[in-house]
Amino acid sequence: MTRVALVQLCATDDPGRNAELLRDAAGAAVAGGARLIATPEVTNCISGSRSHQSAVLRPEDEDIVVAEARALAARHGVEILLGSVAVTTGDADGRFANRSILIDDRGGIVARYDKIHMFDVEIDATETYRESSAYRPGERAVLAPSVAGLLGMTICYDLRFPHLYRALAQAGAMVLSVPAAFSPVTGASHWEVLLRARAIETGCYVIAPAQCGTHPTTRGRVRRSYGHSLAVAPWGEVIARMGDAPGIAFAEIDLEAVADARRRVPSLAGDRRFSPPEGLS
Ligand SMILES: O=C(O)CNC(=O)[C@H](CS)NC(=O)CCC(=O)C(=O)O
Repeated sequence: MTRVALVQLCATDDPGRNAELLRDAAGAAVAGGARLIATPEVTNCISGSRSHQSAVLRPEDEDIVVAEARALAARHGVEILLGSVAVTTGDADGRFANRSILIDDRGGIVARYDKIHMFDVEIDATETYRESSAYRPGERAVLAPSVAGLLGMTICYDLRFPHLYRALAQAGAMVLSVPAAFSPVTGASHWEVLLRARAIETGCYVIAPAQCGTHPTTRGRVRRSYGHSLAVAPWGEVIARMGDAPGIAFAEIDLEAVADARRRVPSLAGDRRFSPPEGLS
């Protein structure tokens, strides 16, 4: 059994302030017995302003939240999954990477995953997002060894692309991470259902730490996030759930439950080939 802490944050657009929020949360998570601490998408900076991001974001090796997380992991002897950090890439078009980073209990970086699916959607008249204008999408799925089991790393909007999760699980993932800054509108309708579906389809644990609330920002449009961090067991039951406020939730991960769920329903190994759908022409 491994205890995981899900950190729910209301991050700001100031990386220095967010590093303090991370330090406080990590202290509470360690006091609660966590061996792996998982944080939300854009733990280092959440902003509605590309120019603000350009002013404060740094390359990964100069990011203050990455440095803080590595120091905390080494100090406390725990693994930290930074759900994501927004970092500069040096690309000519100035786009950032939305990067999930797994840090081991000595502060070393074990794995990096750049978000593949960009959130380019118009939810309604007041809420539109064009993530691909600020971020360069990744192209590789990533599995990483964690103290809780082999981890399939994903981010937020990836959640809507089930073949990614199936590929990760078929490659050996036992735990899937879905750090998020979900929209309140889509969150209310889709968040829990999609997370539970991914757990059931793959027979994996799903851990989904989220951003919440109205984010304090100095410029650009206001950002709000759905919150409701969730952890789901391989059979589909919710084992940790948060509300609208920042805080921590704990989940126990028992890899026996992965084997058990897959024994009872072996659908992960039941793929069959089929020809493409035949349409009317
Ligand atoms: O903006 C940044 O700096 C970091 N990126 C995000 O917060 C992204 C894009 S705006 N949010 C999502 O993917 C939410 C997905 C979602 O809400 C859904 O699938 O319904």
